[in-house]
Formats: sequence, structure tokens, C-alpha cells
Amino acid sequence: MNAYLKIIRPGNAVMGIIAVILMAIIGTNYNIPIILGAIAVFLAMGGGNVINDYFDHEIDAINKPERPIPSGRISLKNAKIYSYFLFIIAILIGIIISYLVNSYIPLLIVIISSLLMYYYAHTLKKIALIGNLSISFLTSLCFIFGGFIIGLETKNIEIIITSFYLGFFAFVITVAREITKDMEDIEGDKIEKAKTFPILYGKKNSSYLSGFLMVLASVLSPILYFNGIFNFYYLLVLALAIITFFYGACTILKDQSPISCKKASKLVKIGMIISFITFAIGSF
Ligand SMILES: CC(C)=CCC/C(C)=C/CC/C(C)=C/CC/C(C)=C/COC[C@H](O)COP(=O)(O)O
Ligand SMILES: CC(C)=CCC/C(C)=C/CC/C(C)=C/CC/C(C)=C/COP(=O)(O)OP(=O)(O)O
Ligand SMILES: [Mg+2]
Repeated sequence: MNAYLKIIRPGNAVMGIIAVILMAIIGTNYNIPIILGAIAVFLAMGGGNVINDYFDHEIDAINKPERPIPSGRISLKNAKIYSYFLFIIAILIGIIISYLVNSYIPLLIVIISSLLMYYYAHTLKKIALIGNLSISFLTSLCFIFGGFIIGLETKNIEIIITSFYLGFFAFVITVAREITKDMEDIEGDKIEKAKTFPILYGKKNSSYLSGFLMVLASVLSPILYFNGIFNFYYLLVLALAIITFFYGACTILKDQSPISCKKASKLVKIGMIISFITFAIGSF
């Protein structure tokens, strides 16, 4: 894969696009602003991934030397310029979206997200829980950003409220996954003197918090059926996502080794993808 494509982590960026488009599916409204919104999220998330690897290049040289910067395929200078370019294009698209929906909110979300991703990579990621909460807040914004674009375009407050519900679940489950990823990276983070939650409070306590959040999100998620947002088919497919999240929780509670953490992290990501499907099916 081309180094400039690999460094933006297209898989995650596409998941961000899906979250935005899901709001169009749920709101049954497909307009130019939502398409532009999906592109803005892809570019902003790409910029965040690039600047994250820029600031992580020393630790990645130890833990993940195959990545584009430590492997020498992209220079530090080019990586910084590339991330700024991606953020600027995303913000320019945000200006167009705000003009089209006649509200400053979409542009504000893109600007805040871009600044927060830069600050996360520069500073916040080394602070216990604050880094995890920042990434999770950004992830939840995918849905909320899409919800505002559709809601402002169609003057539909309900879709905005729905986006906050989905954003809440994305937030909780991403906090769980970020703590799990920090558990996996604990040795490398110790070298970099990062004060992550597992380093400060231990892997066992981290597994309790991560497992609790996976179970909490799963147990609360049927509320989207009972409050009438999604149909009965949502519950049927949601069961698969819940099983996956519970499997992830059991994995991390049973064994806190890096291999087990990696497995749990992958399980949660699979659960996210299944959740995307259940949100779409549940809205028809
Ligand atoms: C209970 C329930 C129904 C939960 C569903 C939650 C859901 C659908 C979450 C999806 C959130 C989302 C829009 C994710 C976008 C992509 C993503 C994974 C973003 C956060 O990733 C940061 C992470 O540090 C990247 O690490 P890695 O994946 O290892 O490269
Ligand atoms: C709403 C708008 C306009 C944008 C949202 C952008 C989103 C969804 C961001 C989600 C969080 C994200 C993917 C941030 C990028 C930075 C990143 C990859 C953080 C994780 O990096 P590390 O904590 O170093 O983990 P790695 O070990 O994977 O490098
Ligand atoms: Mg990193």
C-alpha cells in the first residue's frame, strides 16, 4: 500500500465515513452536505493519524518500525506538511458545509476536531484517561457531526438527538478499547514515560474498567429499540454485537497479556462494525 495512504489508516477513516453516512440512512436524507461531511471526516481523521505518527515516530521506531515514518518511506517534514494539508482541506470543506446548511456548527466541529487531534498527538495522549477520553469524544463526533448536517438541512431535531445517542455508545466503547490498547502498549509507553491509565493503576484495574465499559455499553444499547429509534431487527443483529463485546470483556478480564489485549481490541472493533450494520438495519 502507498505510504501516504497507509499512514492515514484508511480502515479507520472509512469507519468514520460510515458513521456519518449512517446518519443520512437513519434520517433518510442524502444530500450534498452529508457527502461533503463524510469526506471531511475522512480527511480530518487522516490528518489526525498522520500527526499522531509524526509525534509518535520515536516510540514507533521501537514498537512499530514498519510504519511509514520510522521505516523512512515518509520524512518527518513531509508528514507534518501532509497532516496540515489534510486538516486544511477538511476545514475548507467544513466552510462549504456550513454555508450550505446555513449554520456555523459543522465548521466549528471540524475545527475543534482538528485542533483536538493535534493536541492529543502532541500532549494529551500521555495523560492518563484524558487521552482516551479525547479520542473517544472525537470518535463520538462522527455521528454527531453527521446528525447536525442532516438535522440542520432538514430542520429535524430528532436526528440530532439520535446522533447524540449513537455518539454516547461510540464514546463508551471507544474508551474501553483505548484503555485496552494502552494495556497492550504498556512496555513501549513506559519507555516514553507516558502516564497512561495501565501504567498508573496497573493492568488488572485497567481490565476491570475496560471490561465494565464494554458490558455497560452492551447492556444499555437495547434502549435504542425501547425508545423507538430503531426497529425490532436492530435487536436481532445487536445481539451479535453484544456477544462480541462480552467476548472482548471476558478476554481482557481473564488475561491481560499484550496478545490477549490485542485480541480484545480486535473483538471490540468487530463489534463496532457489527453495530454499524445493526444501526443501518434498525433504521429501515
Ligand atoms: C454498544 C454499541 C452499539 C456500540 C457501538 C459503537 C460504535 C458503532 C462505534 C464506532 C465508532 C467509530 C465511528 C469508529 C471510527 C474508527 C475508530 C476505531 C476510531 C478510534 O480509533 C482510534 C484508535 O486508537 C485507532 O487504533 P487502531 O484501530 O488500532 O489503529
Ligand atoms: C468529526 C470530525 C470532523 C472528525 C473526527 C475525527 C475522528 C473520528 C477521530 C477519531 C479518533 C482518531 C482516529 C484520531 C486519530 C489519532 C489516532 C490514531 C490516535 C490513536 O493513536 P495512538 O494512541 O498512538 O494509537 P496507535 O498505537 O494506534 O498509534
Ligand atoms: Mg501512535
